Amino acid sequence: MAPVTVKKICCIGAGYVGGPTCAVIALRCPHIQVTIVDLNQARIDAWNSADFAIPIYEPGLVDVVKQARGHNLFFSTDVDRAIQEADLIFVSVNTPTKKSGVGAGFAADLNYVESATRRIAAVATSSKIVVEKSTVPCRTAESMRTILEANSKAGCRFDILSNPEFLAEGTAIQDLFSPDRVLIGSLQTEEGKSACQSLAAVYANWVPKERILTVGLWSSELSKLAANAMLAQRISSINALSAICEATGANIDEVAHAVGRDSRVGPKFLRASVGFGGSCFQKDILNLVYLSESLHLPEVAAYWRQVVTMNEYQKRRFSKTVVDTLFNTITGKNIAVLGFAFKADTGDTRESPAITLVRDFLQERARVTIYDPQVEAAQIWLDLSEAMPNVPLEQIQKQVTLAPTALEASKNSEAVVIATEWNEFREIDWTAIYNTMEKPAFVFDGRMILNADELRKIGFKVTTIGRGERL
Ligand SMILES: NC(=O)C1=CN([C@@H]2O[C@H](COP(=O)(O)OP(=O)(O)OC[C@H]3O[C@@H](n4cnc5c(N)ncnc54)[C@H](O)[C@@H]3O)[C@@H](O)[C@H]2O)C=CC1
Ligand SMILES: O=C(O)[C@H]1O[C@H](OP(=O)(O)OP(=O)(O)OC[C@H]2O[C@@H](n3ccc(=O)[nH]c3=O)[C@H](O)[C@@H]2O)[C@H](O)[C@@H](O)[C@@H]1O
Repeated sequence: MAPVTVKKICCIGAGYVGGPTCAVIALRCPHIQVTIVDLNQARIDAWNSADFAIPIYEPGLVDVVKQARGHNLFFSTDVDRAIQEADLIFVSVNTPTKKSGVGAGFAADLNYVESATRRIAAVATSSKIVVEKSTVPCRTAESMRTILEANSKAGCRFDILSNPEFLAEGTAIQDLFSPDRVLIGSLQTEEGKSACQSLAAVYANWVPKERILTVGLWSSELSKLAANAMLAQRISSINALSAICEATGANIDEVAHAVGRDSRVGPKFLRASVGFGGSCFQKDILNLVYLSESLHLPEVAAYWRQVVTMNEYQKRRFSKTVVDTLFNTITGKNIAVLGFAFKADTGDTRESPAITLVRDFLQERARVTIYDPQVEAAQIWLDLSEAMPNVPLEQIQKQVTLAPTALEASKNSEAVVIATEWNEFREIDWTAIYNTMEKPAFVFDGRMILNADELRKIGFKVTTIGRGERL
């Protein structure tokens, strides 16, 4: 069976993955028409806005959209039409952790994947290659196939591929232009392999062939969960060591450097921090824990669960350090929190450690002022309301102020807490900040981005993660 040459692509889900991924495909494949669809009208309007006020802050993304939109890249809420026209459909919808029912708190909520799949089955009038782009538990592709085959019309065949996405927010465009690998999983049948070749040919327009890996469907699905679990595991490992450093006087930077120089370990992803955030690490590990339990592998489940437990411990430990250092009470004190996004160069706050820190400070009855260069006010209020469901928003707003700059946020504060590693926090005028603060002026560097010695020369009392030194 000869591979189909892909001419029209539909991407269901115009979020952090669907948007950048398919915008880059459109840019790199001018001969393919790409339509990104979503049920969320406001999101699609933003992608289509005349001034390119796109819904995601991601360095380089606006330039890609500017070059391709209106030529071979389109954004629409007309999901049915885009499905009907496409030869290949990416399903790139959200797969959050289930909040209720069986597996609540661990398993992935596949409701969005299922409804997108059912829509494809309901409206498709010709054969399609359906690509699972969302991160999903093993064997989801099989469920998708069952739904599609049970509902398809005569003459329509569906081939299902798994093509998980490995981009990281903040570097998404770079990651998509030059991926370490593109992974495509398919059934090992003649039809499956042929569909796999069709998708591989799309990526081959800009990705070197040796970086396009083709594997079985289940290996592909599990590899995505495994990659995130192993990345998060490195952070929990270095954070666990940071606690030992603080207790012994060792320096976590020196330890990470020494360990990372072993070429078998490697230097990347060994930055101790206040804890990892983001929409996927915790979700995907919990998913792996659930899978392990479902497979009656309790030791395996416990092993991976510990990565998340350690991350919770790290966040809690940091909040406690702030309270302990500020003379065991922060009640009524002003704390400036710099950064609210889960990492630099994104406006995304999903599972951001900053949310946990602010919640902890509010529970200690501190007053908190937050500054983040990208996160919108409405998002901060939403996140804090969700983190403190029993506290009315008006009450939260009595204790929390949002500031337009780091300097404004720091005014009259007792302590500045770095929660996100935004570059601008390295470059701001720390002497000016010191001059506006109450004395003694404390800095808590939850991202290890500041030069503690320089800050001490200004007069600050500095606490960083993973160093047992005195203030
Ligand atoms: N955010 C990230 O950096 C990465 C995310 N992933 C995975 O990619 C998937 C998508 O993640 P994000 O893009 O972050 O989610 P997102 O929440 O930003 O976007 C998902 C979009 O899908 C839309 N949607 C849901 N059901 C729909 C339907 N039936 N029809 C049309 N549109 C529908 C939603 O309205 C939403 O705009 C998840 O499975 C995630 O685990 C994978 C790699 C990186
Ligand atoms: O599946 C996903 O969603 C994606 O999850 C992560 O990407 P992302 O969450 O966007 O960002 P990361 O750079 O991995 O950072 C995650 C968190 O870990 C923290 N981190 C990262 C690295 C480090 O050394 N230390 C550390 O604390 C970051 O500050 C951030 O809070 C993975 O890196 C991507 O490969 C994957 O595609």
